[in-house]
Amino acid sequence: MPQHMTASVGDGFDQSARDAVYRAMFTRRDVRSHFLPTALDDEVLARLLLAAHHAPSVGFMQPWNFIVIRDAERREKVRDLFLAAREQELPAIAEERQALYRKLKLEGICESALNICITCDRQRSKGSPLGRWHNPEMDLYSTVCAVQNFWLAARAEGVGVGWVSIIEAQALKSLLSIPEHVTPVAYLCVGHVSEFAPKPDLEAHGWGRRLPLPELIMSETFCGQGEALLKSTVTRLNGVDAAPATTADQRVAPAVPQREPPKEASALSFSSPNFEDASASRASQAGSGTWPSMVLK
Ligand SMILES: Cc1cc2c(cc1C)N(C[C@H](O)[C@H](O)[C@H](O)COP(=O)(O)O)c1[nH]c(=O)[nH]c(=O)c1N2
Repeated sequence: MPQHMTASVGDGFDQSARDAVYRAMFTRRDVRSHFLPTALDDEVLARLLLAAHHAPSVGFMQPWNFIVIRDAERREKVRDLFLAAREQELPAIAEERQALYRKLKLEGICESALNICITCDRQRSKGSPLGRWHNPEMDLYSTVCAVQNFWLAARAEGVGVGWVSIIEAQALKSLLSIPEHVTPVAYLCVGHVSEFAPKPDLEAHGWGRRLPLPELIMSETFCGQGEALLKSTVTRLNGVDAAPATTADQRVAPAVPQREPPKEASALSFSSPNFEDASASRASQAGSGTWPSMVLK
């Protein structure tokens, strides 16, 4: 831990510190359009990288590396990879959404102050796969934890981050001379911004909206019913009218098992286009969460 950050004792942060943590989480945005042509101070970047480097990792493997990309020509080449990948991705998008897809701004590679590619060295703890013997992909998940630390720290510093995954990995690897056993996990556009939008870009443009959290909470087993009180509390914190626990549970919980039989259920099934129900629009009316703004008071 950097020296100026002392470890606090007791069972939690004080209220203002807690507020700050939640504020970073709830106001973090994926930034594509609002980058400023201002340089990013190395002091700030160093803090972000330190935050990333303090992420949890399987077996304390720390499989990450951080490739800092400043060169304009190289970034143009990455942008070309993005443009090519976007054309390849387009046919996989439902036809009625393709026009909207084309209009979306999905990267800020050249406009941001710099880019960072966060990679995962899959051989870093070769021979000692603590925590990875049964689940070898845990090193990739660890790297994603580093990405999230970086992203949240950036938000706290007023720095925008945009993740670009519409890039063919092998092409990116050759462009950045990444060895075969290293996986590029995240390509990030990083820099000062004119604003952090109140909502995700994809929500603002009608591409998607935040799913109602109570419908994602299960009890004991996948699709297990229950946790009425918890769901009602979540609903209340999110700014939707508080209802008696049982009513809230009846409103939201049955939607999951009725739509997908348990054997086929997966997290992805909830984002099906059929998921256009009353509770989703309730959540949408409530915006992307009222609780964060309560926290900010
Ligand atoms: C793994 C991964 C990969 C991508 C993203 C995110 C993550 C986690 N996101 C950003 C994504 O669209 C965004 O997080 C959601 O729309 C929610 O918005 P906020 O992040 O809350 O602003 C993203 N955005 C974008 O414009 N182009 C991209 O290629 C990607 N790729």
